Amino acid sequence: MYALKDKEMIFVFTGPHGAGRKTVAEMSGSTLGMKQVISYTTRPPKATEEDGQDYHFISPAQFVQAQANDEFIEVSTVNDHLYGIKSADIESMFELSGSIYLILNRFGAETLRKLYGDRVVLIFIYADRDKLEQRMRESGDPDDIIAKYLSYYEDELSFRDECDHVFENVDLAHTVFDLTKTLDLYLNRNLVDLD
Ligand SMILES: Nc1nc2c(ncn2[C@@H]2O[C@H](COP(=O)(O)OP(=O)(O)O)[C@@H](O)[C@H]2O)c(=O)[nH]1
Ligand SMILES: Nc1ncnc2c1ncn2[C@@H]1O[C@H](COP(=O)(O)OP(=O)(O)O)[C@@H](O)[C@H]1O
Repeated sequence: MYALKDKEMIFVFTGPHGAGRKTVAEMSGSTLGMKQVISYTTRPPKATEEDGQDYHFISPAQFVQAQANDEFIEVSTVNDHLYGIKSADIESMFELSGSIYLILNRFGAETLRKLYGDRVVLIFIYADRDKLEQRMRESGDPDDIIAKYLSYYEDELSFRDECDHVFENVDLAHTVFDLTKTLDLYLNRNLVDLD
């Protein structure tokens, strides 16, 4: 396991699928110069996804081999596919930035909290069930996948009270504005007062 240095912080975005975790994390993360740690998965890429950008797409055999080599800090199964984060990637992202972020389901969020305690900031992003369903339909997810994701909705939502910050993502610009302000409080960027 990577040992955190001095002021290094890990931000974990969690919440129900389709809530906009990835969208808001990327917008606030890039504004604040944070780096994302990309997970490995055995899930096949969607048409719009790129290897190394959205996920590292690997075969089940490659995943099992990496697991046997003890490369993952955390592994989770979602819809029969494996997902995991490599400790070496956490280390290499910290070489580029003092703060990193990940987008994980509640099990990954719980594991990182256990491993790194209060150096992990849990950020819960959600929207109501109807909005999620509508967003998933608009992004072209098939009916059976939408039904599966919605079946996890209540379980993911119950994790909200264990998170440090909660954002209902209705209006994207407002969410990103509020989120960026919140993250900035953790980053000690020593800004000069420009007023
Ligand atoms: N615990 C854990 N969860 C992950 C990891 N990588 C991705 N996830 C989450 O697991 C779920 C994967 O579902 P998927 O159908 O691939 O959704 P997508 O990533 O939003 O397209 C999402 O909620 C991800 O945020 C990981 O390495 N560990
Ligand atoms: N506030 C919002 N209003 C409308 N659509 C949104 C909003 N935030 C995100 N979306 C859209 O919802 C879909 C799911 O967002 P995504 O960031 O992939 O969710 P998650 O990572 O939580 O699964 C995407 O098509 C995204 O463009």
